[in-house]
This record gives sequence, C-alpha cells and structure tokens, in this order.
Amino acid sequence: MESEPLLSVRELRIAFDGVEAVRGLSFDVLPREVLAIVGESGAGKSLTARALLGMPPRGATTSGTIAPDLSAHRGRRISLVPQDALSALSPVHPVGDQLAAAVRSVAGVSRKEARARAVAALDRVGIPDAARKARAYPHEYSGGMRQRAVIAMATINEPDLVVADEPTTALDEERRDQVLRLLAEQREAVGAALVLVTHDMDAVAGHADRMLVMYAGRLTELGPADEVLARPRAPYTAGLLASLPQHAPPGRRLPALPGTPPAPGTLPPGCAFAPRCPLATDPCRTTEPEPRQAAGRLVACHRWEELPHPATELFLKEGQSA
Ligand SMILES: Nc1ncnc2c1ncn2[C@@H]1O[C@H](COP(=O)(O)OP(=O)(O)OP(=O)(O)O)[C@@H](O)[C@H]1O
Repeated sequence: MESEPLLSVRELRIAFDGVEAVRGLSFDVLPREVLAIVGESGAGKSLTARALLGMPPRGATTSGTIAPDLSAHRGRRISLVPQDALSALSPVHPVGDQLAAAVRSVAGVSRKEARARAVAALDRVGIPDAARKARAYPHEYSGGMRQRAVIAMATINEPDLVVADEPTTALDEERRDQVLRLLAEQREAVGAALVLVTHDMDAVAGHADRMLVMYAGRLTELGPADEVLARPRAPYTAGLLASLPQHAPPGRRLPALPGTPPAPGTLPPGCAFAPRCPLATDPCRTTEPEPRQAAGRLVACHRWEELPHPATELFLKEGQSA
C-alpha cells in the first residue's frame, strides 16, 4: 500500500516522573488502512493510541512529533472507540441526543437534521427500531448495542482516523466478532483509517492491513499483517505468535514466552527483549537495536536473519516436546 501517510509519528516518547514508557517510537498511519498495534501488557500500546488523540494520562510528559495534529479536530477528523463503551457515553442524555450533539459540534446543521443523521447512524450500525432507541439512555442498551452506538458516534462525522483501544475486550466471543466486523465495515464506509489496539491475533488476521508489534515501549516489528503473521522476523513477534493455541505443534504442549516484560525504569542494557530471547548473544545485551528495513518490513533485532522458520521450536522449553 504505497501512499502519502495520513499521519506520521516520530520519536514519540511518553514518560512518567522521568521514566519512559514509550521510548522513541516512529511509524506512519496510511490513509484508509487498518493498523493493528499488538504486544504484551505494558508495551505502551494504549499510551501510543491516546497520544494520537492528544489524550495523554495525567502526569505524562510527551515529546516527539505527531503530524498532522488530528487531535486538534477530535470528534471530526479523529475519534475514539474505547474499551468500555459506557465511558464514551454520558449516562444522563439519550443516545440519539449525544449523536446529534456530535453532529452539531462540527456541522452547521439544524437540530432536526442532526437528529435525522443520529437516527440514520444508529440504523446503519444495526440498532433495531433506531428512531425509538435514539430516545433511550445508554443503560437501556445491552453491552453489544452500546458498543454499536459508540461505533456510530466514532464514525458519524466521517473522520480520517478512528482509534480503537481494545474495543471488544468487554464483550463475549460471539459479540466480539460482530462488533469488530461492524467497526471494519463502518470505517470502510466513511473512508477512515483505523488504528486497532488489540491482544486478539484473530482480529489482526481478519482485519489488519499492517501490524505494529511493540515491546517495552519500542517498535519491534512493523509490516504487512499477513506477512508478519505468516513469518515473523523478530524473535519477540515469533514468541508472541508461538504462544497462541493454534500454533502449538500437533501433539505438543503450547510453547511459552519465558518470563515477563520489564517494567518501565527496569530495562536491561541492550535489547529489552534479550533476557527472554533464545537467540540473544553479547551484542544484544549491550546495544539496543534500532528498527531497520528487513524482508519488506521494519525489524528491530540484531539477529533477525538467524531466526529459524517456523520459530516455534525455539520457544519450546526443555522436556516440553512430548
Ligand atoms: N497513568 C499512568 N501513570 C504511570 N504510569 C503509567 C500510566 N499509564 C501507563 N503507565 C506506564 O506505561 C506502561 C504502558 O502502558 P499502556 O497502557 O500503554 O500499556 P498497554 O501496552 O496498552 O498494556 P495493556 O495491554 O495492558 O493495556 C504501563 O505498564 C505503565 O508502566
């Protein structure tokens, strides 16, 4: 997908009390693409997503550039689908009023027209009897319906970019799939790009054009999702994918990524993944690798060419092979 980026993030750093949780992250978001951000808990995925929206947590110090700054047009050019739909909706106003207010905040339209657009948006996301449901309050919606309403809200002003931070975590598996499909459909319909923060590799495989793998606040691997999933080039990505149930070799136990990621402020010298990496050698323990072009993507690893394919065996512990 060759095109001018919609948005460029360069050297993004986010720190709390001088301790960096995001450490010099650079990537582009392309127009209309779905970019998944994956990585274990604490990798800095949510912080990165919030930075795009200009919504850092209290106490965070941010540096680097995000250009253009879509956050100046939040609700119009960029919008959020959060983990918890309730947090995105006010409990004290009917859902239709909230959607109509979002329309009126950016477009000079009459109340009646805004109202009509709100009902149409609820109808588009599959809310039955949308005109009546528009008058109901969020607590009168089921969890799945609320998440649909939030997707309607996030797309009603036809933004350039929708940021979805674990949008389906609160839902059961069946609804999860429906909501993701709806999100993909709606962002496609309005021509928006989507940055999708997720732990769900099925969602990545099903919906993402590219994936950004983060580890300890840095880029580990960034490339076309199908290629990265089929043949990861960074040992960390390989370990992350190998620990998914579907990648267990037949008749064998699931390989596991040993250990846990380091907390910000407790990073080892060199590559942050080195203490958990079966390929780590001395240079890995002294020099942190920078992302470099490798095999049609960006990979931050000194030893990426050494990674076997498939890499699953690397992550099987001794005695785990029966
Ligand atoms: N409000 C905060 N105050 C202090 N530290 C924070 C705060 N928010 C995040 N951090 C630090 O930044 C790290 C990364 O946070 P972030 O929420 O981006 O992780 P994540 O990759 O989204 O994880 P998860 O998958 O669990 O949501 C956290 O582990 C924590 O150390």
